[in-house]
Amino acid sequence: MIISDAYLIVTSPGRNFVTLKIVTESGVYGIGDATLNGRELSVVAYLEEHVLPTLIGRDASRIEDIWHFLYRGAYWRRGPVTMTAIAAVDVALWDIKAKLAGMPLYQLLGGKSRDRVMVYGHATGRDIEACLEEVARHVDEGYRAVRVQAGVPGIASIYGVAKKEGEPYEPADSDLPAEHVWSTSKYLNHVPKLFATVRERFGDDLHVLHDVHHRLTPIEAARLGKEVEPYHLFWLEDCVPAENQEAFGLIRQHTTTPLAVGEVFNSLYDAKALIENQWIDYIRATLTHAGGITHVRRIADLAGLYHVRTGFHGPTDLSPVCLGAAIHFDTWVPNFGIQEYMPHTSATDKVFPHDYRFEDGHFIVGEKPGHGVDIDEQLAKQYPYKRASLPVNRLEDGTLWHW
Ligand SMILES: O=C(O)[C@H](O)[C@@H](O)[C@H](O)[C@H](O)CO
Ligand SMILES: [Mg+2]
Repeated sequence: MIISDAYLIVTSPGRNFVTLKIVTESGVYGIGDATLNGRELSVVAYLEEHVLPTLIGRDASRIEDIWHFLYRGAYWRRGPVTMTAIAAVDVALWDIKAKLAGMPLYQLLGGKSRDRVMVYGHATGRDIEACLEEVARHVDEGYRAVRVQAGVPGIASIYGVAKKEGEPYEPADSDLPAEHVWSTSKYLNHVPKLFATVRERFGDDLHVLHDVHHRLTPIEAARLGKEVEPYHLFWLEDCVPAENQEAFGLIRQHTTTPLAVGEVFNSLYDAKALIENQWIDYIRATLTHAGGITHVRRIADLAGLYHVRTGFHGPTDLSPVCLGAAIHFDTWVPNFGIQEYMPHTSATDKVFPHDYRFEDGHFIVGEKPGHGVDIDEQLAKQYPYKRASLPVNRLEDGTLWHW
């Protein structure tokens, strides 16, 4: 099955997406997501200049060999741009293989481990009351698990809370990075109150999650983990930046609140110590940023040995191609935990027709051969690329901090 063409489609139906299409001589094609939010065109350049020309004439069925050709062959291993580029090729090739086999992708991975995939949605509000209304809306819509992020008194703009009430949250919201002001003490004083109110109002059965978004130091994260212990979080996410994996060892000693990390990881080596030392409970590396199905499967297998479960990143800045492939992976992977779900806009859903569906707080995988997501190239042309940047945080004294 020889690759005859490979090209990128950049489209922005409300936000930017980069999609790779690989076409074989017989006309069967596969697609992969290559979106790296806020750095989209660097992956475009990497693929167009260094990867796509090397694919033409290769046998599309040799997924493993192509993966190593791109990984070892680059000499400069790992990194988000390289691993996103490799992931796009990998997912497109798995799509082709499954289409040729006439099977939905989950069958090639090993078949169903479950009938449906539990997701968590995002409840956000400018204050606790507004946020609780959103939690209630999610519960009414059937969600079993909800991530809860509320505005903090004294912090004007904060990760996870939409600028305007009722609007979906979109972080990459300005041409050049917006600068926000962050206060750790105000945040730490507020979050336990938020979860106390959530449990009081919604009882014990709802799974609740929280994303710290890398903004604490290890000892601050330990304090937060301890203080929210009575509210039994499903997980506390990205409580510190994870370049120093040992930091999680310190946090772990202090709290039984389950810890999730990994949305910015691009390799097994970013998570090796975290997993082997059982410092975390959920690994969030995605197919799109961590080398595709071929590599994330290895991460999940290692994680399984240490009781670590998957909880894939799934914001709107990953395209439906990533989400569709992730739902196949989630349906198969034995050590599945949960899948993040932020609904895409209807314009995005139209550009990317798909066969997965949301029902009763879960995703149901589609049965079409491949990963079940396509792209309408004509429609995609109507939405030209527009630069959009993620914000940065500064402490109240002006020091640049983690956003
Ligand atoms: O848990 C999440 O979904 C994430 O933290 C995202 O909201 C990121 O901020 C975003 O993917 C950055 O591009
Ligand atoms: Mg996150």
